[in-house]
Amino acid sequence: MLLLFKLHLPAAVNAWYITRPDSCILSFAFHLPKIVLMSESLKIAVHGAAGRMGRRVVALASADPSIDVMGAIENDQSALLGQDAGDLAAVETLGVPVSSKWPNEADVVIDFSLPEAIDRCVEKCVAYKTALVVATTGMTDLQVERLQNAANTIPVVWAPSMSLAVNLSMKLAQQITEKLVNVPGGLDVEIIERHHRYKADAPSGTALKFGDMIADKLGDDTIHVHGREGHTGQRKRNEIGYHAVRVGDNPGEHTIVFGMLGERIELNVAASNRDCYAAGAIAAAKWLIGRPAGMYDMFDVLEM
Ligand SMILES: NC(=O)C1=CN([C@@H]2O[C@H](COP(=O)(O)OP(=O)(O)OC[C@H]3O[C@@H](n4cnc5c(N)ncnc54)[C@H](O)[C@@H]3O)[C@@H](O)[C@H]2O)C=CC1
Ligand SMILES: O=C(O)C1=N[C@H](C(=O)O)C[C@H](O)C1
Repeated sequence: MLLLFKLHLPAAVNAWYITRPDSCILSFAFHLPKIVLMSESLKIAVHGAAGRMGRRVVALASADPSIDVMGAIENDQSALLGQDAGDLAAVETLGVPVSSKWPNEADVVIDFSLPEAIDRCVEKCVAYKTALVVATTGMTDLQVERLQNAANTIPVVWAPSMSLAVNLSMKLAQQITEKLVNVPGGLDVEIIERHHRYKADAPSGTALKFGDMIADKLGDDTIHVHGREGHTGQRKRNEIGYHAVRVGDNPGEHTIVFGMLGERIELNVAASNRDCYAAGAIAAAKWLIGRPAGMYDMFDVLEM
């Protein structure tokens, strides 16, 4: 069987160590000065378990021998209550029924739900001192404030995209902006995002985060403009434009256009399927174990 232990040391020496003892699965997470010792696998509950993302998290997590998927939380009105989470995810039957009841013994909750569901999730995690990975987008400012308050009590990873490629692209977009902000003739930044027809929020949380990170390098007077219509007049020099395309089954694509006079750069990052997000959220859940309370993001998890 698998012995997993993680040393939470400075980034340069941080590493997972894996060995194979005879008897049981032990996961040690050392965090100086606190030491957390778990005598069984990581207990994960998925919030929004019957959704498009929830099912992929259940599928990938249940294939990981260091994880025990022990909770599959859904809306109390869901027609899928009582169904097995593994069956829904098209993997093996897990013996974990989809339920609206809170699994209070979880080590980490991974949330891919909807803004109307997030408040209860945050309250329950605080009440049971459960680490939380929040992937849901489209939250109100008040909900974000509540989440930030919760991070005073529990460790939270919050990111609009759990994808490695997207987070790396955000860093690249900041570097490009830094290099071009004072280019002769000026720089125009526009963000085009494409998602599946079922997506409920626009623009995507990822597009907004790209915009915020780029605005940090453009300057405080940056204006965020959502679409254009009618007699808009000439483009203002300090705008970032956002355009949300909703087509078919696109699992997520972002194009950042850096337009200058005479040439342009287009930074494009596209998912082929949802597993990049699910895998990132599972990595975040593992990373959170043994961390002190606080608000973290995928840059922390990915050490970028
Ligand atoms: N951060 C990231 O990497 C990513 C974030 N997302 C975000 O994750 C969210 C979910 O996306 P999808 O899975 O595509 O949506 P979805 O609509 O397929 O799934 C949402 C699920 O939440 C459930 N839900 C509703 N109310 C609930 C409640 N009170 N308690 C528990 N569950 C409840 C729904 O029944 C549904 O099954 C969206 O906000 C999306 O933007 C999606 C992909 C990647
Ligand atoms: O709803 C989706 O599908 C996605 N939503 C996230 C967002 O709003 O940024 C992340 C990803 O692009 C997929």
